[in-house]
Amino acid sequence: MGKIKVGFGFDVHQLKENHPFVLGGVKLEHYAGAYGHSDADVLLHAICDALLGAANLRDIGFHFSNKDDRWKGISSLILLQHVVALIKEKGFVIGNIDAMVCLEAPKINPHIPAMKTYIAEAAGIGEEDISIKATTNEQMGFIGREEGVVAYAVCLIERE
Ligand SMILES: Nc1ccn([C@@H]2O[C@H](COP(=O)(O)O)[C@@H](O)[C@H]2O)c(=O)n1
Ligand SMILES: C[C@@]1(CO)OP(=O)(O)OP(=O)(O)OC[C@H]1O
Repeated sequence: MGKIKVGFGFDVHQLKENHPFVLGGVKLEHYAGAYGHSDADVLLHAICDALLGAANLRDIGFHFSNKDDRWKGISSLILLQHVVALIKEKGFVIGNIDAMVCLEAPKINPHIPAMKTYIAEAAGIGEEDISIKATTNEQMGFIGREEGVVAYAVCLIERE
């Protein structure tokens, strides 16, 4: 069993008109937002799954069922805090996180510093260990039609 573990996470949520859009803990001003059982923060969900995967702790739906009212509308920053506590219990600390958001609009570049601040606080790591990137889908497919938003994340964790 190695000291350093890699994890990968993916998430997707529908975009619905006149719905709040929370991404990386930041409330985006947009005509539509991500729809889900929690606040549907697709970026934080991908990060949670990457961390859980690295620690071999199943996935976000296993720990936070979408049938459980405790998680209804919850801020995914709180879910991330829970996940970090779980991997700490298993003796791991986070090395770094690298994430990619696939979203046609709006541009998220101006919001990335605030997202890093929120994630760093929730995960208890430095902002220099968090990378967030974005791309459109060049107007193709469900992302291009602004029907949905996707995020991918990878992370490294290591034994304390
Ligand atoms: N929702 C998004 C999508 C993209 N960006 C930034 O724009 C750059 C160009 O995107 P393309 O998909 O046209 O290559 C991209 O590299 C990001 O820096 C963004 O901020 N928000
Ligand atoms: C976070 C949870 C729980 O509120 O709900 P959603 O916001 O729907 O998110 P998803 O990424 O589909 O899966 C995990 C869920 O169980």
